[in-house]
Amino acid sequence: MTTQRAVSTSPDPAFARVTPMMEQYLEIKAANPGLLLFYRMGDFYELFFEDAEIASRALGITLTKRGKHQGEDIPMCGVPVERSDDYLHRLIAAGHRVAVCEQTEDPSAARKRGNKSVVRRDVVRLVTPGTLTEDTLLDAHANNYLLALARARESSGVDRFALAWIDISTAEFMVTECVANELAATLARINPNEVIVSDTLHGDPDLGALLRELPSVTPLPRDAFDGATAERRLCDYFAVATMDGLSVMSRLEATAAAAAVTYIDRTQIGQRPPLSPPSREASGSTMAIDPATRANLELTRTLAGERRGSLLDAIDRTMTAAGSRLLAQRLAAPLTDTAAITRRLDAVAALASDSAARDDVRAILRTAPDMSRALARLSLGRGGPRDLAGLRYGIMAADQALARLAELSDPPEGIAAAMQALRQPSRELAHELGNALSDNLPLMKRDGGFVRDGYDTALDEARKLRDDSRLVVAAMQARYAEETSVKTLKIRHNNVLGYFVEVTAQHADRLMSAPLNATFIHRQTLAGQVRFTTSELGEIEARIANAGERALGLELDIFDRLAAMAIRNGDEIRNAAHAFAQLDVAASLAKLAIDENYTRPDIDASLSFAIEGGRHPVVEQALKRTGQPFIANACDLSPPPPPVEGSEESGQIWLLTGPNMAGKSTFLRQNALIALMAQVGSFVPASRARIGIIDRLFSRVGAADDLARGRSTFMVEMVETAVILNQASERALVILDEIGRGTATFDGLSIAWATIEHLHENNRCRALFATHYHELTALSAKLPRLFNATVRVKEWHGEVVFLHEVLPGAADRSYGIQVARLAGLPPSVIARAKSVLAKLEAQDRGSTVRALVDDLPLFAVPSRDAGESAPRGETAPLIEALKSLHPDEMSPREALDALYALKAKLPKQ
Ligand SMILES: Nc1ncnc2c1ncn2[C@@H]1O[C@H](COP(=O)(O)OP(=O)(O)OP(=O)(O)O)[C@@H](O)[C@H]1O
Repeated sequence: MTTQRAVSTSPDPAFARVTPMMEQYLEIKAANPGLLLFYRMGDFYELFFEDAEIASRALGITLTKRGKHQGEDIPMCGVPVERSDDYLHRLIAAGHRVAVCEQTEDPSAARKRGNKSVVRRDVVRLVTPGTLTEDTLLDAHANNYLLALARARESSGVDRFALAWIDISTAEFMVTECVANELAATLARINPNEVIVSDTLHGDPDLGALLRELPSVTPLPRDAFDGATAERRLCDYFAVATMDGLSVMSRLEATAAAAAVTYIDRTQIGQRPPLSPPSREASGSTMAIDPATRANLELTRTLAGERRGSLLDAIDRTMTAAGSRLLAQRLAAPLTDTAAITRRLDAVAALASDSAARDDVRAILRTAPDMSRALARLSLGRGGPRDLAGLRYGIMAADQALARLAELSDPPEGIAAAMQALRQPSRELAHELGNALSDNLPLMKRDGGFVRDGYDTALDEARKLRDDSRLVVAAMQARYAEETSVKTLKIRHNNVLGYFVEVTAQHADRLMSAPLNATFIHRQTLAGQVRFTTSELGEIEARIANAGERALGLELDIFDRLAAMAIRNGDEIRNAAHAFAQLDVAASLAKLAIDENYTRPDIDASLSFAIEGGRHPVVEQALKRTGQPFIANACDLSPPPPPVEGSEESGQIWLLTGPNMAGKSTFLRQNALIALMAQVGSFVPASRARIGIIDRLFSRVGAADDLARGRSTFMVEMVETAVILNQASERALVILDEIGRGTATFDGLSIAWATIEHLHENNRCRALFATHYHELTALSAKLPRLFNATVRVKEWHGEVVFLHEVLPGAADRSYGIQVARLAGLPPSVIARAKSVLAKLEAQDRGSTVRALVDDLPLFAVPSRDAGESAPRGETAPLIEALKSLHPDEMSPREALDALYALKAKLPKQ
């Protein structure tokens, strides 16, 4: 059986023979290409044909058959509706998208239309990785972003990209623009769960490699990315006449934003989750960090993919899921604006210096539920009673937090703004929810019982009737037991029989013979029991069912009214939820600063980088757990004072040599992490830190093979180094660990050599460079801003002792053989290695190096622009004219005119 045949909608004669239900299935399936169809049948969602095969493999559930289609068995598998969230979660995690198709009428209504009629069904929702809202499907500690990517080809041939990203579970909506070489870093920062692109972009070979790296990419037909209708679609979503009052966006950003809301419309089938208006992130407002650097520095995951051991894990002391999400967001996007960083640091400082306030605020935060996600579920009709209660407890927590924060004598701006937001949500809403909701709440509203007794008279009456009838059943059981003299007679209930009388088999005869058989009507005989009904029981049953249904109906009405009240107050609730998250992050970073003895960094617009007593935040904590100290080290990459004669003021490069295992990598990473934490607005693991804003962080640290992309270790290393050398500006911080080690010694040494020269002369950025090529230390003689540093070790009785101290100077040897011995290499191999080393050292490699340094082509280092030739005089007007064109803003007619004008400018041959 092939899918093609299964889902074909072509007028196949065999279709005439398919059952009406199959016909309906095939039609719905064909309307939802690329999605697995969850087709509701009673208490199950069934999957058929290839969907069933995929799902049974992915979920490990049994594949069965159901009837035949065109002469072949139809494969089928099903998941119970009650547990469908779990199955959905696993399918989404495995990269599938699912269309959920429900019965939209009661089976009895279908029967009325005729025996062969099929129950009406419709797809009510598409479940995709980027559009989840259920708690069970979401990671509480991470945002779940859907991202739309749009591209514009500039007349200069340079591609510009717009990104719009939305978390519908929290209503966040952001847009930004970037150029092609910033795209990978921007995507890595946002870390979307699903990316949507136009068909054209999806098939574009230039983007192929990048898109393959992303967890889930969904191509959409062109219309979703149509720039001409973008504004209208956004206005329609936000129900406004123009977007001008809501948000300022470029045309390209609006295109991406419109694609995102169009996709949400399509997946939520008419349910529109409320979204904040798109907020524009100015390009350059965050520190650019490319995917390789993020991975190398293990910011949110270790290289092995674990959260444990990452920087986020080491610094996250938040009390709430929303706080933890915000911290992860901030860590992914350190700021470049000194004023904004200072605002964050002020809030941390206030809570760091007042331990009582910090502890109290954290205790209050512990009780604050995830209001934004609860609100999103309510808005989409997927909320339950506990979501309503969550809003109530959230507002109550806001009151407590406000009372506590009011005691701060002079709250900094960040905390004052959070307090302002906490005042916003309606207290009346909280009061109403408190009155309405019971103390013990069911998960689902359809279970009923969540409205407090005494809240609604009509509901109380319906419940009384239902409960009284239950008492009547209890009394009836006692009466029947007496009348039949069967003491063990019970009245029970199940979904098939409803209420029934049950006696053990030995008493059954009595009920089945006169006179009792006039009252007791036999219904069922089981192995040990026999079941009966009575007309009296039938009447009571109808009464109970009616009263129960009425009570539930009333409760659901109350639920809808309360949910509507909450949704009307949505913006205020979301603002308060965000304020909680901000307070949580500030209090968490304050606690971290105190617990781990961090200091407030000085951030300014200079090119300084002066760290005293710096430590690695993750390694330090790991060592602490085993009772070992971390050795603090200073690092100063600030421009050398006074500026070297004739050179502009630029940062320094430290060349770090030292034995294996001495702590070079740790030192390199700790300085990158200190800079990053400082710009996130956190205190840092150092005794002093002064950092001039870093606009871009690069690190190339121990790359691994990337065989999936067909690149060897050395190739990966060179690609990453190329990116750095081509893109690092004076404001960048570059960390390079053992460049060139993956190839022959002299090739590697030469590449490392030329790389340092290029960094020093062309990039002129602050940099740390660790190497085992001790020959490179000679470069400091000619490169004035290159500084040699080494990690100290001691030799003691032939053993090497690692002191982990970074000092000025150069290492004389690598102690590689000693480390190899520690690692357990056989003694014979160690002895042989020693003798080979002695011979090699006898041939003085140093002489070659000295010759090279004397011949240092300092001023011959090719400049970055050397390869580009200026436009020839006669074509210059043509290029100028091309540059001034803006195809996005032209009508077809104008474009054609422009083309003629260009042709006319072409020099005559
Ligand atoms: N400052 C320090 N204080 C205490 N222990 C440290 C310090 N720096 C590093 N270490 C310990 O030394 C180990 C080795 O450090 P690291 O990997 O940085 O060495 P390396 O010089 O880069 O080694 P190699 O050249 O072999 O890659 C770390 O795992 C850590 O446990």
